[in-house]
Amino acid sequence: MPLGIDRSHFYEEKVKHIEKSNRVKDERIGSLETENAMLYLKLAQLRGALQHTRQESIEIHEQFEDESRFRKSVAESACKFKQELDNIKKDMQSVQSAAKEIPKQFNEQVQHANSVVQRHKMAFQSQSSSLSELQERLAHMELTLHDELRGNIRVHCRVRPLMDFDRGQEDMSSFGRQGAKSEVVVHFVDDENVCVRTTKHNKVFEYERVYDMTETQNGLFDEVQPMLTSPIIIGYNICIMAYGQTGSGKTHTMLGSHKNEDYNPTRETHPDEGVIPRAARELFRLTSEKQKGTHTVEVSVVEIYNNDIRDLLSHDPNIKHDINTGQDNSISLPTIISKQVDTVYDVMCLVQHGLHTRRESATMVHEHSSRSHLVVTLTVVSPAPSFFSKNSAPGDTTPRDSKGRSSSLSSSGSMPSGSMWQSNDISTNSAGQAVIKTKLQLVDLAGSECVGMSGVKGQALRETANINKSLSALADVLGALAEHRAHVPYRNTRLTHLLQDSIGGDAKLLILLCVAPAQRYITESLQSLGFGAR
Ligand SMILES: Nc1ncnc2c1ncn2[C@@H]1O[C@H](COP(=O)(O)OP(=O)(O)OP(=O)(O)O)[C@@H](O)[C@H]1O
Repeated sequence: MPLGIDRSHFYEEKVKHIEKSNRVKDERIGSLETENAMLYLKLAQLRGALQHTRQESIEIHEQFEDESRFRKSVAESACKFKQELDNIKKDMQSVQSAAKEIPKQFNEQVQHANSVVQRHKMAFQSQSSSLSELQERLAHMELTLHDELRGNIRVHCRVRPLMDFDRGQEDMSSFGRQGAKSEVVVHFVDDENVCVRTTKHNKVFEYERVYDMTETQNGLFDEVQPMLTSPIIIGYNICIMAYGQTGSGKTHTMLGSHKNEDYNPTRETHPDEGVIPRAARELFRLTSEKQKGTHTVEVSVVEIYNNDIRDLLSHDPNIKHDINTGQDNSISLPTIISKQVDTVYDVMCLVQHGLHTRRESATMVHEHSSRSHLVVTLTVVSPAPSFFSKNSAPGDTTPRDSKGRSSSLSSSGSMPSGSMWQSNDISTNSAGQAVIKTKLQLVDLAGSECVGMSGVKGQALRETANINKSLSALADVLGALAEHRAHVPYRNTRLTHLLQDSIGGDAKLLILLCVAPAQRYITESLQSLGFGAR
């Protein structure tokens, strides 16, 4: 710079420039300081963040360690479980193989148990069959003893109550009074004696049992039942018959009180029912105690009218039937209908059917007087004891001895002595097995009135004559049996012939004498009581 030139301006300019530059620098310094402060702030933030991250890292690390520990324990547990699972699998395999054995072992045990049961069953069966054989033998011995003491024919007497029709034409005021025709002259004395007392008569009759006027149907059957039960179990034929004059109570005793055509069988037991339904009930009770299917019962219903046998179950009852006598003296009616029955109701329906057909005709005595003998036969078909099968081949026609006993059986020595089957019908059933047929014959006889008293003529007279003839033949047969005569005139009438094997031989007969108590029947009552006393 030339001397003398004012340098102050220059310096001023320079100062200005420097000041400006300083200001710029200051500004720069300010901005840098701001920036620095910002950076400090940022740094502080970053330090904070770092601190936080470190903290998090520590926590994560701790979590990681926890997790690792947990995983380790889980792995250990898994390992333990796996081991247990393996053990369980092994156990299961052994259980499975044992389970496979169980049905086999169970079957073996069942088979063993079955064979034990079977053995016990057979032992029980043989014991019960020997027990029932023993019981039958005992019953047989008791019966034999009883028979030896009492014989095969028993007579019971029933005196019926005075009935309204006993009054006849009398005034109501004199009904039953002393001296009147309706006066009671037949008196119950005690259980075994009955007496007829009038001005002319004073006679006592003794029977095995006497029933008074108040005796119920039930009470009467209680007395009848024992002599039915034992014989039928052990195979004796039985006959129960009601005998007495017209209107004396035969039908009441045998069936119950009702007019025949009104007889209405019911499934219920009726207190009024008579011997036929009660005996049938007893028979079914006895057969139901036997092994199922071994015993069957058949029923037939016939009447003997004017000495002809009419099948009351047939569609044509007018056909006459012949009696067949077997080589063993067994009696059968091969052409009549015999129906298998299972209940008392079945029996009574068939009896009712028969009753509708039964001939009745009115007499002066009693408007429902039966003019024929009614015979209801219940046949029990049962297996023959083993000794029959061994000694008697099916269809065996070996002749029988005079007692109706098969000679092969009686000489073999294997049949129990005094056996009860000799008079029974031994035959073979459809399966070829030997069977025994035991008969229970229940008979409602026709009225035994005198011809003169009944005031009958013509056809009715013939009926009455036939009735009286057959009843007198019955008296002859019973007389011959009671006196053990060699010849018994069974064949004199169809009634006695038909009943031959259930009243003669070893068969058991019960006569129920029915007596009307009024004086007007005294002749008939004395005749009936005399019949029973024979
Ligand atoms: N013990 C009794 N108790 C009550 N009533 C009786 C008794 N016996 C008989 N009777 C009655 O007497 C009447 C005649 O009896 P039932 O018909 O039984 O005589 P029956 O002897 O059978 O006569 P028939 O020979 O004419 O047939 C009937 O009405 C019956 O109900």
